[in-house]
Order: sequence, then C-alpha cells, then structure tokens
Amino acid sequence: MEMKGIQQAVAGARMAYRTGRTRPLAFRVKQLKALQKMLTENEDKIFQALKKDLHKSQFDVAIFEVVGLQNEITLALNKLPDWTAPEFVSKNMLTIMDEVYIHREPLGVVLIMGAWNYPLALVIQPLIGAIAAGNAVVIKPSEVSENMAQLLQKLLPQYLDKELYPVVNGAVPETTELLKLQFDHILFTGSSSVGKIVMEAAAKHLTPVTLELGGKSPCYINKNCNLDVACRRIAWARYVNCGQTCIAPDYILFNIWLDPLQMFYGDDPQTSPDYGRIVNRHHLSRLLSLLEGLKVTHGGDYNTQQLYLAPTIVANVDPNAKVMQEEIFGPVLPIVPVAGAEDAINFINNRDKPLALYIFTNDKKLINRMIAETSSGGVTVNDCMIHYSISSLPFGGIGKSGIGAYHGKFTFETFSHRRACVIKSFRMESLNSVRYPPATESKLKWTRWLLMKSHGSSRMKQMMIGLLGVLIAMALKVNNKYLHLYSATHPG
Ligand SMILES: NC(=O)c1ccc[n+]([C@@H]2O[C@H](COP(=O)([O-])OP(=O)(O)OC[C@H]3O[C@@H](n4cnc5c(N)ncnc54)[C@H](O)[C@@H]3O)[C@@H](O)[C@H]2O)c1
Ligand SMILES: CC(C)=CCC/C(C)=C/CC/C(C)=C/C=O
Repeated sequence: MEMKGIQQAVAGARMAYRTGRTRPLAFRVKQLKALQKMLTENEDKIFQALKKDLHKSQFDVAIFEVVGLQNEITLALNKLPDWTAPEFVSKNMLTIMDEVYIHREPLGVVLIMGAWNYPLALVIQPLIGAIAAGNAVVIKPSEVSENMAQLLQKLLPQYLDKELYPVVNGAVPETTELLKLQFDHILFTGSSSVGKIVMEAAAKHLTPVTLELGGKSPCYINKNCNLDVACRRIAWARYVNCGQTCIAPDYILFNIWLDPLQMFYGDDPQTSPDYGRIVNRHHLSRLLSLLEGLKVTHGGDYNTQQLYLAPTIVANVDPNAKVMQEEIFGPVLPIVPVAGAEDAINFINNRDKPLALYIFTNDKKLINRMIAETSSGGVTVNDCMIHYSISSLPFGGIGKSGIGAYHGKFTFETFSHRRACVIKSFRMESLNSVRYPPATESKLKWTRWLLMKSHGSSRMKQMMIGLLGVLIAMALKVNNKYLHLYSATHPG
C-alpha cells in the first residue's frame, strides 16, 4: 500500500468515527453479525489461505483459529447490553442524592497489529471487542502470512463498514508509516523487539498500548504426576502449528520424558496431515541455529524445500545453551534437569516473567506454592495453553511478556474508556453548603464526615442512604439557620 493510501485510510476512519455512527448498539450488533457471517461464508477460503501460509490442517484451523472467534462474537452479542449499561457505583455522603456511575465510551480510532502464527485469530479476536466497544479500527495483518493478509484485505470490506475498519497491508516501511499517525489505542501482537518500536512510536502521541508479546514459557513436571498424560498434553501444545504458538511450553524443567510423538504423527511426521510447517526459510534457519552443538534426543531432521523440521527433543540441556536464551517458536523442546520444585522456582524467577507457566503435579500444596512464589501472564496446571480458551480469563503477559490483556469482556474493557459520571440535582443545597466559604470548624467537621463515608450501590442501600441524606440535609438546614442567626447576633 502506498504511504498516501495509509494516511487516507486512517483519516477516513477518523472522519467516519466522528459521524457518531459507531455509538448506537444496533450498529455494533450489525457489524458483529456481519463478521460472524464472514467467518461462516468463507470457511474454505480461510482454510486455503492458512494451508498456504502455514500448512494448517482443517482440524487445526477450526479448533485454533475459528471456534474461539465464533464464541467471542456470540459472547459479545449476548453481553453487549450489559457491558455498555451504566455501572452504578458506591458514593460518599456528599453525593448520596446524586447519580454516580461509570459510562463505557469508545476510545476512538484504534490500531490492531497482528502476528503471523495465528494470522486470522490474532487480528479478528481483538477486532471483535474493539467493534463491540464502538471504535473505528485500523487493521494491520502480518505480512509474513501473506495469503491471510490478502484475504483479510479482500473480505473485511465486503462485510464491514469500509470507512470505519480499513485494512492496511505491508511490511516494515508501511508499518513504520502507520505508526507515525495518531491513534487512540494500539493493540500489538508480536515480538518484544517490535513491541518496543510500537511503544516508542505510541509514546510520541501519548497513545496507550496493549502489547501481547512472547517469551519462554516454562513447564515444570513434578515426579508426583501422571507422566504419561503429562507428556501427551505437553507434546500436543509444543508441536501444534509446528511449535509456532506464543503460549507453547518452551522448555521442560525435569529429567525424563516419555515420548507420545509417534502416536500423534506416526513414523514419518513429514507425511502426517496433522503436522505443520515453519512459516519461512528465515525462521527455519533460525531454529536450526538454535540446535547447533546440541545432542538431539529425538527428531532434528529437516527439509528446507518443504520448510519441514521434525518434532524435536533435546534432553539434558545446559541452561546457558543458545536454545535457552531466546523464545524457540518452533518444534524444539529442550529438557533442563532440575533437582526439584525449589530449584524450578529459582530457575523461573531468575528469568524474565513468562507469558505462561505450566505445572504438572498431583500435589495441591506444591501447586499453591508455585503459583504464590512465581509470576507469569497466565498459568495452567496439569495441562498446557487451556487458559487461552476461557473467555472469562484475561489473556496477556507481565513484564517482558506483555502489557495489558484481552479476551471476552476484557477486550471490550481494553477498547473502552471508563468515564466517571456524576449527575447532581439542584436540590438539597444545604448538603452542599458545608463546603462553601466562609470556612468554619463545624463545616470542616461535616464536610470531612460527608466525604469519608462510602456506601454500597445496591438499590435498597441507595434508598436507605437517600432517606438518610434527606435527614442530614434537614439537620444541616437547621444547623445553618442557627449558624446564621448566631453570627448575626454575635458579630466578630
Ligand atoms: N501474546 C500473544 O498473544 C502472541 C501471539 C502470537 C505471537 N506472539 C509473539 O509474537 C512473536 C512472533 O510473531 P511475529 O514474528 O509476527 O512478530 P513481529 O514482532 O516480528 O511482527 C509483528 C508485527 O510487527 C510488524 N513489524 C515487524 N517488524 C517491524 C518494524 N521494524 N517496525 C514496525 N513494525 C514491524 C509486522 O508487520 C507484524 O505485523 C513471538 O514472540 C510470539 O511469542 C505473541
Ligand atoms: C482446548 C483447545 C482445543 C484449544 C485451545 C485454543 C488455543 C490454545 C489457541 C491458541 C491460539 C493462539 C492464537 C495462540 C497464540 O499464539
């Protein structure tokens, strides 16, 4: 896309946003339903694009890319009236007769930048919440999964409002241009290094960011567990999408491994319809360089032409090895021996806070201890990646693995401004008069008391407090009258 085209797309989205047409719920519902239609009517085109980009199977496209989106749209459609309703909150005594509530308003024009590994899900999932919250959205798919990027650019304008939701395609020059422009929020999914570039560009406009980054997600296996089941669940999570999953277990803290891979992909994974491919040559050679000098325990064979790298395991890995210094993002699983839980906790805490942490054990006390003594974006115990699929949980990182979170209502919140609203009436002026000059000891006491008291927001409580408010106001009226009388008869 030409630079002028990018500027026009963003300016067009802002002009369209200013018309106010995203505000009514009916409009948002219409767009969400259109998005739903886009997913169902184009199943095959979506599958073909993902097959070309990442050799994804039909099963994986359905389970990992599409089902989650359909669920998120249904949730947003069902909950939108609740999410957008004013949230009445507790108040202090000074405002007991007033309406006090939080109003969720759209942020404006937001930018969503996706990654290439789940190129449909990682663009559409945030888009659902951004539309639900009433924003205009500029969509930047990853150029690395080029077939999906092109498909999104073709399909989205056919279903959604063309001006409000433009798709900008391109690589680094186009993204650099895009990031010079002003947005009201940026949600970026990708690497920490590009995350820093995005944050720096956003800072120039004081634009808030949500950064969905990556890192090395550890997986600790305690000997008190069903090792057979543990290894199967870990292998599923590590090797799906050829290991290119942000929350895949990056390395194992343990010392043995039972091998379920033959069961998953047969004797020759290269011929298995369920096994994916590396996205491009650059990433294949990056992965091969991580294996240099290591004694591969399982797999390791590759085919550059086919972008194939076998499901690979490397046992007894030195924590200082290259494969332990960066996120692997491929079908390689290092196993680092640890002496026990204490050692594993120290290992985790000595590194950057990960996006996900996995613990396999039957020991409830140990589960609680590991959750209490470590930190990560999310944690799943006795399985991997499942927390991602629960829309009532916030999904995001901490520290180097990200800033902010989304999914379900959290996406709606990410793209909404919580506006503090107080609607006062002109009545009950005696209640307010205690804060007006001239200041007196008595007024100070009253104001302090009125400001301090905080009350719940239930209807019953509000009514009781209202009644109390009238009584206080009456008391203050008498008190004020008395004060005036007193000052008139006692001048000075
Ligand atoms: N937390 C999550 O939800 C999540 C999901 C998927 C991937 N990830 C992480 O993303 C990483 C892999 O994805 P990726 O390779 O697409 O990430 P990336 O950071 O290379 O690219 C992401 C986006 O940034 C843009 N970009 C790349 N270089 C740029 C530059 N110099 N200036 C401006 N923009 C630039 C790309 O066009 C792309 O849209 C991994 O670290 C993975 O863990 C995180
Ligand atoms: C429980 C099942 C079958 C699916 C879990 C869904 C899941 C873990 C999806 C991950 C998709 C994703 C966008 C990862 C980011 O890199």
